[in-house]
Amino acid sequence: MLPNINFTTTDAYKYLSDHYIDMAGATMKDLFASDNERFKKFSIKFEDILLDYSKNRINDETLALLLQLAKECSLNEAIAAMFNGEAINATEGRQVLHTALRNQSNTPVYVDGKDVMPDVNSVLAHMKEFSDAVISGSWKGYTGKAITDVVNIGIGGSDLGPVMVTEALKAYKNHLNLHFVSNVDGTHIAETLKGLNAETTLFLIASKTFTTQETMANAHSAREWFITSGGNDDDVAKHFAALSTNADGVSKFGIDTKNMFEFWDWVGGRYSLWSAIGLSISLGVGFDNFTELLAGAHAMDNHFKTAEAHENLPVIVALLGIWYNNFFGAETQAILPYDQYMHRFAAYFQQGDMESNGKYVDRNGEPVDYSTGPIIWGEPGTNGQHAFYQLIHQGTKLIPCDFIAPAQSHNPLGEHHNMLLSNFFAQTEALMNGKTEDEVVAELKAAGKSEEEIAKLAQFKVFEGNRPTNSILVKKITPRSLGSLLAMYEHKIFVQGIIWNIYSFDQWGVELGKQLAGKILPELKNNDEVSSHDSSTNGLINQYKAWR
Ligand SMILES: O=P(O)(O)OC[C@H]1O[C@H](O)[C@H](O)[C@@H](O)[C@@H]1O
Repeated sequence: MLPNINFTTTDAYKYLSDHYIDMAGATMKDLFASDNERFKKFSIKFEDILLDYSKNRINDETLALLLQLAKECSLNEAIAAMFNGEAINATEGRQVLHTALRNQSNTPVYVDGKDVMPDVNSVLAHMKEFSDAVISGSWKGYTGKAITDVVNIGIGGSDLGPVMVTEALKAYKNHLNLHFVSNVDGTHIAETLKGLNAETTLFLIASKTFTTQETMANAHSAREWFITSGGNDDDVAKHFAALSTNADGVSKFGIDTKNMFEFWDWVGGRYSLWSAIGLSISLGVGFDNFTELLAGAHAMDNHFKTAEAHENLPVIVALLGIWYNNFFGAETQAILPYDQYMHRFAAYFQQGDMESNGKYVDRNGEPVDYSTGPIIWGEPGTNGQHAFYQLIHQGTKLIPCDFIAPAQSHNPLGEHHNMLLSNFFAQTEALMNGKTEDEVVAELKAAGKSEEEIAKLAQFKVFEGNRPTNSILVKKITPRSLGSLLAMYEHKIFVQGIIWNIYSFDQWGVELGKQLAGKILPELKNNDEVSSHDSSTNGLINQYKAWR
C-alpha cells in the first residue's frame, strides 16, 4: 500500500512555508559568498554522473526540511512498495515494475506470487536472437535479401522512448536505418515509406494494448504497402514483428505470435523502453548496448533503493522540484541537454512527467488544493539560447532548469566541444549571478557610451539573476550513463507523485479525447450537416466537410 498523506498537513510543510519567506529574499550569490563548502555540500556523484545542485535557492535548512518532508510522506515505504511489486497503480489494479525489466542482478521479482524474471529473461533472449539475426543479415526478407531498414510504428510510450534513445545513442549505431512512424496523419507513413524497399524493410508494430487507433491505422497501411509492393500474406512473417502485451490482438492482425515480443501490464507505456518496446534500440545499436542501457538503469535503481535520501539523486532532484513548484509557484521545468544527440530527451520526459503527474485528484479521489506536475519542456543548448533563453533570464516567470552535458563528445571536432561547454557553464553562472545596474553602467562607460545613452539603456541590460539550475555533468553519454540518467528522472517523477499523493501510473486524462474522436469519426464519413455538438464544434466540422 502506498502511504496516503496530504503533504500540506505535515510539520515539514509548515516549516517550509515559514522558511520560504526567508529564502524568497535570499540570493544565491550571497549564499555562495557565505559558504565555501557549498559546491561540495550540494553536489552528488553517481558513477560517471555529477549532479551539482548548489545553484539553487536553498541552504542547509531548506534541504533538511525537504528531506523531513520526504520522510513524513513515508517515501521509503513507497519506494519499497514499488520495488516489491505491490499494485501501486491502484486505479488500473497493476504493479509498477519497469525496474524488473532491467533487474540485471536477476533476484526474483514477484507478481501475484510468481517470479517474473524467467519471462523477462526469455523475452530478452528472444530480442537478442532476433537482433543478432537481423543485424548480421542472416534474417532474410521474402526475396532472400537482408534487412536494411527498420520502421517502428507506435505512438506515445511506444515511440518516444525508442526515438529518444536511438537518437541519443546514434554514435553507437550500426548499418540498419531506423525510422519511426507515430502520427495518424497519413503524411508520416507516406513520407517514411517513400524510398523504402519492401524486400528489405522490417516493420515493428509497437503497441502495449495493440488497440491504439493511430498505430493500428499505420500498421494496416504499412501492411497494404507491403502487399502492393509485391509481398504476399505468407511473407508478412518475415517483415512484421509485434511488440505488445496483447497476443490476441497481434494474431488477429495477422502477425505470427512467433514474431511477437511480449511484455506485461505491469509495465506502463511511458516506462516501456526497457521492455520489448526497446527492440528498435536493440536493432539499432545492438543487443549488447541495449543490455548496457538496462545495466545503467539498474545501477540507478539500486542507488534509489539504497542510498540515504540526502545523497540520493532522484530524491534530491524531486525535492528541489517540489520546492519550486509548491513554494515558489513555478509552473514549468526546463530540461536543456547540451548534447545534440539528446535532442528528443525533453520531449520524452514531457510524456514521462506530464502523463504521470498531471493529475488534480489525489489518492482519496479528492481534488487537490496544491499544484502538482510541472510543465516539462526544453530543447538542446545552444539552440535554446538563441530562441527562448531571453525569457529564462529576464522574463517574469521563475523557470528552474536542468542543464545536462557530457564532458566527452562523440565528435571531438576542433574547439566545438569547449565552445559548447563554455556555454553550458556560462548559462548557469549567468542565471545565478545576473548583472547589476552598476555593472551594466560600468560596462557601458567602458564601451564609450555617453551619459545620456547609458541612462536610456541601462535598465534593459540588467539581469536580476537568482534563477535556479541543476547542472548534470556526465563523463560521456554511453548506453550505461544514459540508462542511469533516464532511471534518475523516472524515479524523480515517482518521488514527486508520492509527495503530491497522486497516482502517477495511470493516464485517464487521455481517454476523453479518444472517446469523442471515436464518436466524431463516423460523422465525417458522409456529407450530412452535423448538429449534434455545440455550435463551435458543429461549425468546424461542417466547414471541414465543405472544404475537403
Ligand atoms: O502502446 P499503446 O498501447 O499503443 O499506447 C500508446 C500510448 O497511448 C495512450 O494514449 C497513452 O496515453 C500512452 O501512455 C501510451 O504510451
